[in-house]
Amino acid sequence: MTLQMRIYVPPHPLIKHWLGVARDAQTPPVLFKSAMTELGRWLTYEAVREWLPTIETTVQTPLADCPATFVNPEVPLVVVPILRAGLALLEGAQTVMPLASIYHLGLVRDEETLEPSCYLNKFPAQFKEQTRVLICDPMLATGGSIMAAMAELTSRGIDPALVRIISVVAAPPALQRLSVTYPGLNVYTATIDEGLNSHGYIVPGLGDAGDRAFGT
Ligand SMILES: O=P(O)(O)OC[C@H]1O[C@H](OP(=O)(O)OP(=O)(O)O)[C@H](O)[C@@H]1O
Ligand SMILES: O=c1cc[nH]c(=O)[nH]1
Ligand SMILES: [Mg+2]
Repeated sequence: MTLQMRIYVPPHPLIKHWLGVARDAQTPPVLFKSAMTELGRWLTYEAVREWLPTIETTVQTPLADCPATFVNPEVPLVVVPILRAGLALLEGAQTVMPLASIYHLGLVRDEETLEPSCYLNKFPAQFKEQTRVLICDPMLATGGSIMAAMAELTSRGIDPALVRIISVVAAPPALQRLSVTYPGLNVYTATIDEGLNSHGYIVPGLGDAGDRAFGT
């Protein structure tokens, strides 16, 4: 059986709504940040389906014994925000997965070469077996940043099949690169846009997500 990367664009009215708010160039930074938080929340809600490990047990209701399903506290859950823009999605993701550990990764693209460089990596030398990772990065453009993040994770023992990526706007070059190297991966994005302009910005996109989220 050959694995193929799965890309989900959840047909959810709240995801469409907040994407529209984020795309609008008239949206001020404070509202843009709220839109990102909401997108982080709903994309995470969609992404954790059939991914969050559960255990079956019983509880006693006030009336009787009853079967119950809980999130398995034994399986490590990790969220990786790719700084800066990924921080804006993190707040929403944390409302869905409040107990997940957060491992920050700071990447920035060179404006000329579009190559990412890493200025902060809080990953452990090795992650525990079976660790599930949710990566938050709103923009997948050339794919340089997300490929760098995946390389850092897999070199520290993370199984790509246990990784889910949430993004807001994904472009074909990034999705192509991910799918070639990580066919077991699952990507959840609010939209797939047409392509990139000559400066590596996604078109129509939403501009520079980091600058808009932090008002810089
Ligand atoms: O697919 P790529 O071509 O690598 O582009 C995507 C990256 O660009 C943005 O980060 P940026 O470098 O602007 O840093 P910032 O989040 O601090 O603004 C964005 O948040 C992604 O991480
Ligand atoms: O369109 C883009 C591409 C990369 N990073 C952004 O923030 N926006
Ligand atoms: Mg930026």
